[in-house]
Amino acid sequence: MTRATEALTPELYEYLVAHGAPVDEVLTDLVEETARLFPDSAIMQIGPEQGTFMTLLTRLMGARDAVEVGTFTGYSSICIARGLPADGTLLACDVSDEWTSVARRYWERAGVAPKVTLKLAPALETLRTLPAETRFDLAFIDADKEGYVGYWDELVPRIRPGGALLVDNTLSHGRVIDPAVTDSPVQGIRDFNDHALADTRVEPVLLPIGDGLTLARKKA
Ligand SMILES: C[S@@+](CC[C@H](N)C(=O)[O-])C[C@H]1O[C@@H](n2cnc3c(N)ncnc32)[C@H](O)[C@@H]1O
Repeated sequence: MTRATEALTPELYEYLVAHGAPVDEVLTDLVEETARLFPDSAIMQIGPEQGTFMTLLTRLMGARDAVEVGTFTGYSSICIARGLPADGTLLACDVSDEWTSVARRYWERAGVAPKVTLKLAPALETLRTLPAETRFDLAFIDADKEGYVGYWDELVPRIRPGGALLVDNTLSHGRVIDPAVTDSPVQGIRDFNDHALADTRVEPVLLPIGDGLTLARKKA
C-alpha cells in the first residue's frame, strides 16, 4: 500500500517501458528519423509508455471518432489511430507542413492513413469551423500551451457524453509549481489546469505519465 506515486529514476523508467507492450519498428523508425531531421524539436514527441496507454485507452473506450490538436511527426496520431476500428476517423490538426509531411509517410507505413484527415491551419480555426453536429469520442490536446483553454472550450461540447479528453504536458516538467517561472507556456498550463478542474461538465484526473497527462471524462 502506498499513498503517493513513485518517483521514477531513469533505471526504473527504463524497466517500466520494458514491461509495457513493445514499441514496433514503425514507431522506432519514426523516433529515429524525427531525431535525425529535427534534433531540436524531437523532444516534443510523446514517450513510448504514453503512446501505448493512448492506444489502449482508445481501444478500451471503443472510440470511433477522434481529434488531435498538435500532430508534429505523427507519433501520438499513430497511437490513437491504431486503437480505432477500421472505419474509425482521426482529425489531425497542425500548422506545420514540414513536420506533418513526415507524419503522412508514417501513417502510410503504419497502415492507418485511411483513418486520418490532416488539417493544416491554426487549430482553433479548424475546431470553430467544424459542423455543429460533429461529435468525437476522444480528443488529444498537445499543441501551443497558451492555446489549451481555447482548444478545451471548443472540444468539450463536441465530445459525446462518456467520451474523453487527454491533455499533454500538464505538469510542465515541474514548473507549474515554481512561482519563479512566469513564462507564457507555463502560465498557459496553469490556467488550463485550473480551468479543467473548475469545469463541471467533466471528471478530470492528472496522471503522472510523461510530463503529466490529464484525462477527463465528459459527464452524461
Ligand atoms: C508537442 S508537438 C506535438 C507532438 C505530437 N503529439 C507527437 O506525439 O509527436 C506540438 C505541435 O503543435 C503544433 N502547433 C503549434 N501551434 C499550433 C496551432 N496554433 N494550431 C495547430 N497546431 C499547432 C506544432 O506545429 C507541433 O507540431
